[in-house]
Amino acid sequence: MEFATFADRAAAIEAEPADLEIVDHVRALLEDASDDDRGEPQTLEIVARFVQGRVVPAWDSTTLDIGPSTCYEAIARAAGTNVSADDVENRLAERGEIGDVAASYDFGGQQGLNAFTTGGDDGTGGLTVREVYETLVDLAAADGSGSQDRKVDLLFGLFNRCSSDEARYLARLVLSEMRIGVGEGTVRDAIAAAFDVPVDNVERALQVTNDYGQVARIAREEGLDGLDAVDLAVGRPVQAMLAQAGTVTDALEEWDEAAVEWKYDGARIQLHHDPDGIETETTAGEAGSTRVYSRNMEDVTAALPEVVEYAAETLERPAIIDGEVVAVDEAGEPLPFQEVLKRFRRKHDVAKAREDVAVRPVFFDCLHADGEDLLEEPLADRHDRLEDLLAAAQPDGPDPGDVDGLSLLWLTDDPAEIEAIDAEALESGHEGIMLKNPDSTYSPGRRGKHWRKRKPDVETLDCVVTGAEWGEGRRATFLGTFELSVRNETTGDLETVGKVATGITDAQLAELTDLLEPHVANEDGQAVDIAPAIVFEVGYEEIQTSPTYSSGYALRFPRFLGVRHDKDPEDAETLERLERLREP
Ligand SMILES: Nc1ncnc2c1ncn2[C@@H]1O[C@H](COP(=O)(O)OP(=O)(O)OP(=O)(O)O)[C@@H](O)[C@H]1O
Repeated sequence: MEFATFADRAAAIEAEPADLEIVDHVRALLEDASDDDRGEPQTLEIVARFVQGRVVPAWDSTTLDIGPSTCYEAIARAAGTNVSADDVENRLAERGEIGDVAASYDFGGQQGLNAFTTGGDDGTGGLTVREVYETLVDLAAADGSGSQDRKVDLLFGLFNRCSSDEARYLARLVLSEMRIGVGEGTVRDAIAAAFDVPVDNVERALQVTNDYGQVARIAREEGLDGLDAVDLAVGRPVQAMLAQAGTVTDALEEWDEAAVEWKYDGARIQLHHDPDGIETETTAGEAGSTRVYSRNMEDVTAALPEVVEYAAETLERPAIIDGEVVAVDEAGEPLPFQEVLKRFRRKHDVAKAREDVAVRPVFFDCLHADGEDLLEEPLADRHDRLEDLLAAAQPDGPDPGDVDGLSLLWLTDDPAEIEAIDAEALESGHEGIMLKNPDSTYSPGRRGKHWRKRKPDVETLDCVVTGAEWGEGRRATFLGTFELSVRNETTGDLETVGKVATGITDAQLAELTDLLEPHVANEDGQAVDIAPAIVFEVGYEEIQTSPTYSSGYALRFPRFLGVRHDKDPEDAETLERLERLREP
């Protein structure tokens, strides 16, 4: 297929406002590409990607590494001796869009010459889609000293043969700014229409491969059976399943029980490992036995040697596992998220960075184990498979709940137990909890309702502390489980609304005990009354009516956020506000 034909279609798509018509244009483009591809192999794959502004599949971390200035330089050179890269940049400032700028130059001088030698019948430079693709792949591979010059040369060679419309879409493709209104769903629907296969099956194959080109070819050549037979491949990343915000109440209402895990405060990773070595088609070089990908399928292996070492020591079978990499201090305790960012994606001085901040992986899901894809298996079973994989090589065999690198998972329908898990997560320095549907499948790239991160508190309340309990065991000398009250403005009384025990670290318990002990008014066994003096800021999930507390309301899942040293009991929340907040 001539690149001019592609550019014509791209222009028509860009001018089309209606989504359905756009799908139809893309369908026609794929059909044309499919015909042309007999003469020029790969045309279908290339066009399925180009139309979305992609040169390589989404799973491939290869980048063209062409900065805007390289592109301006190449355009300037093709535009003639009296045009400089600065002129191109100035024109961009006026017109605001690189495609428009590229289309505004006349590359005719050299084009005439090319038309003579390599050109097509229509007087253009005769560029084909495949030539553009191959040149861009060469350009991506240019490395080391002189590589920027080589990139400019190669790009100049392409612009030099472009008509105005071709230049418009070449410039946009090269700078990842295609923006003609073709989203992933458009290409999915167009593949289904062009090759007469169901959209859902195309969708599944796309989730598994992250390669529109490959899926278009399979749909054309093997139809539905071919699409359904597409498997995950170790070394080809998958989009990560994502979470929605949610509450414990919702989770327990919708599912019989919830799988509860700590929410580790790090960066998402997907680990691919094959002890016999990974085979991948990526142009980015040797894959070795282990690859690590970010949430966006970027290859971050080189930045995280601890994860590679973990895989080598732990995994005896091929696997794709999903987890989080967390920064840890010398004692192995988690450090804040900002610390992991110092390591993630780092390309230089990794060994030095590792000395400053160490990282440790924790895995919570398993997509593939030993030749078997597990996307369709229930979450609880996937977690069991993960445990088998990770425990196999650990010295003393599987010790439930204590496998190095395995997330802890509790199955429960008991809100109090979930509260306790949340408290422990926070106390251990983690972000909170994740609630997952134990029966759910793994949906790559989806922010579905089967994974919920506990919703951050929308509103907080400033409540007076009116009571507490002495702790037990190692906490016997600390006050804990604080009773919270609000003001009834009509009567002037304080009315209880709940008790908070969650969200408080041991260090904070000691501080709170020092702060509250002078105000203890009365002791009755473990329970103490506290004279109104101290105000806590608390988060909560919901306000319910309740006979348990004197206000007539109860806070669901209250959590301690801090002491409002700046507030007196007279400034605390009123019963009236509580009633207002309760209304939907
Ligand atoms: N046990 C766990 N299960 C799933 N995800 C976890 C877990 N622990 C930590 N995480 C992290 O929490 C994220 C889930 O939230 P979400 O899918 O909304 O991602 P996000 O947009 O990066 O949000 P956030 O900034 O809250 O991490 C995951 O992407 C992962 O990085």
